[in-house]
Amino acid sequence: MPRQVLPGISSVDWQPCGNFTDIFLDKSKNGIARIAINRPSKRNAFRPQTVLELCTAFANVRDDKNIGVVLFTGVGPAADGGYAFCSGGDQGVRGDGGYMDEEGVPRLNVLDLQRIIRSMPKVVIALVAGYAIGGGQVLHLLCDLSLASDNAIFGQTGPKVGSFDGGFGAGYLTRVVGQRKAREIWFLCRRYSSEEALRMGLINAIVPLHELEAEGVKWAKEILKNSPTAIRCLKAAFNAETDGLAGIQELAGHATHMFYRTEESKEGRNAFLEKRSPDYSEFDWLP
Ligand SMILES: CC(C)(COP(=O)(O)OP(=O)(O)OC[C@H]1O[C@@H](n2cnc3c(N)ncnc32)[C@H](O)[C@@H]1OP(=O)(O)O)[C@@H](O)C(=O)NCCC(=O)NCCSC(=O)c1cc(O)c2ccccc2c1O
Repeated sequence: MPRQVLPGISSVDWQPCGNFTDIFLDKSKNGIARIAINRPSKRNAFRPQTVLELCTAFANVRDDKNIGVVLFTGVGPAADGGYAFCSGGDQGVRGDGGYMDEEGVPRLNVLDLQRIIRSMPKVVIALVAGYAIGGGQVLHLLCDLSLASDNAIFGQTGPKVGSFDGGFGAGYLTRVVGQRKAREIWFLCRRYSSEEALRMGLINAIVPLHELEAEGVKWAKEILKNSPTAIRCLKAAFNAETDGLAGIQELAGHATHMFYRTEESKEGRNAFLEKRSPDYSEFDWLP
């Protein structure tokens, strides 16, 4: 029996991977991975260990050529019946300079995680059941697509709890919902229903809670029918629009990756290794 992450029947034969304490990583044979924060009693708040494990799991999936789509979610319900995608940084381990790890080192390593999700050349779909609050709301925002259950609640608490995310959390949010709404979200720290989130473009669709994972799998299967190279270049192109040189670096990296596979590029490498001048005469200067 595959382990249960969200309520509802899963059509996927998930295989557990890795040895984690704070998260689950499961993979299917048909190109889909599932990564879930497993701290439901804390509304899936992340501590440094959680983020370290999430970075490891996302890097594992990024490097697995059989996986094209990742479903990112939070285990629920908790013992008290509550649901959360993620409630942000664990305030219980927040020290003076960040969130304290087991060695007492203060960290904000969720910023590393944000960049991995954003730059990995695979599609990441957030499945939001319950709260996506604070740093959890930012994580859902950075996923390529977001599906929310009808009980989902979104919001920021930073200015209430003495924090703020002035990187993607403010800048990219503004690109998605616009200046007025982004300022409202951060300045007032209100909570928003899934209907409101859909209206402001924060999510792609609302799904009944018990169908959330199945809908995520359906979207993943549709994506997996399409060209992996086209999708990786499109993701980098969408990022390049907002991420400046770092975004262009991603897109250019994919171009170089594709160029390496051509005879033209191989001629340059071979000529060097054979200690001769390269002969590019058979390659056209196309318009
Ligand atoms: C998420 C809630 C709205 C849920 O409310 P609800 O009433 O359903 O549940 P409880 O409040 O009773 O919570 C149940 C249980 O979980 C514990 N808990 C919930 N959230 C957290 C949390 N974030 N940290 C630690 N513990 C949490 C809660 O204490 C209860 O435990 P008991 O033992 O008492 O039963 C509501 O819980 C809520 O508002 N939570 C806090 C949300 C929050 O403020 N998050 C932090 C925002 S700041 C942040 O996330 C952040 C992180 C970063 O790493 C950054 C990095 C760089 C820049 C900025 C960053 C940043 O802003």
